[in-house]
Amino acid sequence: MTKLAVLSVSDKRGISDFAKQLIQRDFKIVSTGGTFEELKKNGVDATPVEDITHFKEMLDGRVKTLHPNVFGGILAKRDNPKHMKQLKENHISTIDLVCVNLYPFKATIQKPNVSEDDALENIDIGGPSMLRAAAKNYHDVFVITDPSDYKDFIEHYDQKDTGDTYRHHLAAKVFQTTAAYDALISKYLSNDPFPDKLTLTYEKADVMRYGENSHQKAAYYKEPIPETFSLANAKKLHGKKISYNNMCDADAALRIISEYKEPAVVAVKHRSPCGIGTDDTLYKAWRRAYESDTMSIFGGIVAFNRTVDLDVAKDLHKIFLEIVIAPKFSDDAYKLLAEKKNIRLMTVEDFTGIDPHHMDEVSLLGGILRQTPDLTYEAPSTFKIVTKAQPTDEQMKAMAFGQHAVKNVKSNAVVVTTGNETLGIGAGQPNRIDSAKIAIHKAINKPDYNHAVMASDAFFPMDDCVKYAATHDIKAIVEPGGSIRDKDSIKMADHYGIVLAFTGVRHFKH
Ligand SMILES: NC(=O)c1ncn([C@@H]2O[C@H](COP(=O)(O)O)[C@@H](O)[C@H]2O)c1NC=O
Repeated sequence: MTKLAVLSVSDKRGISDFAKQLIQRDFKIVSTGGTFEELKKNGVDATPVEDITHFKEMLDGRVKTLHPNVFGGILAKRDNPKHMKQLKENHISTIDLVCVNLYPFKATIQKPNVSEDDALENIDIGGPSMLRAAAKNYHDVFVITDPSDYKDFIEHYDQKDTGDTYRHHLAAKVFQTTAAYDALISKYLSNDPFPDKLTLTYEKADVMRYGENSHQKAAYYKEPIPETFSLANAKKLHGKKISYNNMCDADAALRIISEYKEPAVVAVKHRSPCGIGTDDTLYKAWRRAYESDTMSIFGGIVAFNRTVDLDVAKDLHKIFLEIVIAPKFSDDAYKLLAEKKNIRLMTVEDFTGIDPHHMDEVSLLGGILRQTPDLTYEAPSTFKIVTKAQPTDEQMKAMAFGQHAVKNVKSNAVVVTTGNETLGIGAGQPNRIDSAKIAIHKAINKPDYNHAVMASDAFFPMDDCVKYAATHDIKAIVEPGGSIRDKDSIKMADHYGIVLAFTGVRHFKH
């Protein structure tokens, strides 16, 4: 028995071949204007949709398939006598297959200087309606929206493997497609970061070998139009597949490195830095980041904000690193590092920094939290010196570097730094004094310790951190202030004659 297939596609690749295959399987083809022309050009026998609607396409194609003769034919339940009787009374034929892909809204809004009129014109109305109708009635209607499914459909059809499981799969794909399409439109039209209905959409970019641990499963999803400065736009030049944990650490490394204007290097483990260095050359910055913690960097992710040259590469070659990310690698540096099979080399060419419109999200049971990112750090000119002792220029520079570094360390975070390197990082302890002890313990035997200052991401709830630092030769401390016991910390600092500076801004990082 002849069946009816409606073909209406913007992406016309493969449509003529698919139509020919359908005709060989006793489908009669009905199609809209442009699709009809494409089929005719390729010698495919088709009927214009007007022959069904008895209505000419109008409003520049805004209305072509939106007609009861189309929607009745798609939506009627074949096992419902009332539905079938109504079709008969209205001379409507059943439609057995709908093949639609939508106006290219995404490609349109990616065009430079696209006008809103052009974007609105590329919002498909009839296409999603037909897709949704066919997917709703998937027991009776095949629905295909992805050109890569044409071949698969024919195979299923020929093998008579078109039962509910397959039809259900096609229908689910439709609602993913239309929901993602609408989510993109909604994002384009709204600039509210906290809308009443948050409709996020992502596209599967990679299936990870496993998740955070080998018994977990994971996949990586990208935004449909990813932020310029992001892992989504990174290129992997060399190395094996990237893991879930690599992605997390590489993202953390990118975020941190993006904040430095001068040549800078950051080494990351478990989303927290284990070394940050800056200097007037990348090699010197690298040495500072590396010397910060020569043990923890093992198996780490290292990000650079300048081209990695041969000098840096020679050092990197000597240690085991999971990933090196940079805007570029010089040819000789790349050649040397690519000798190592286990290292991944990635570039993010457009080092524009984090998009100010970026939003951070975390998954909770039953919801997500969304917030604006923490993109600020405080200029030293805004520090309030609250002790009798006043900082030297060198201490001011070190406190500026320290309070910048500490904001990117997992809370409770305390760091010991000079003006361009971390000497000790105390991360993620549930109490601040333990973080301070770790940071000082790691720093105390380093040659530059006598120039070091301590920085904390949040205020000291009591004077113990100041006392511990002062009795371990720290001469200046920077912290947000704001505790009801600030005066105890100030008194302790004055007692030991050291500097205490308040920034006024907390930088927790969970
Ligand atoms: N308005 C309608 O009735 C309508 N029906 C189908 N379309 C879309 O028109 C496109 C195909 O048009 P054509 O065959 O004329 O190139 C498809 O992307 C399809 O989703 C429509 N266009 C937009 O809404």
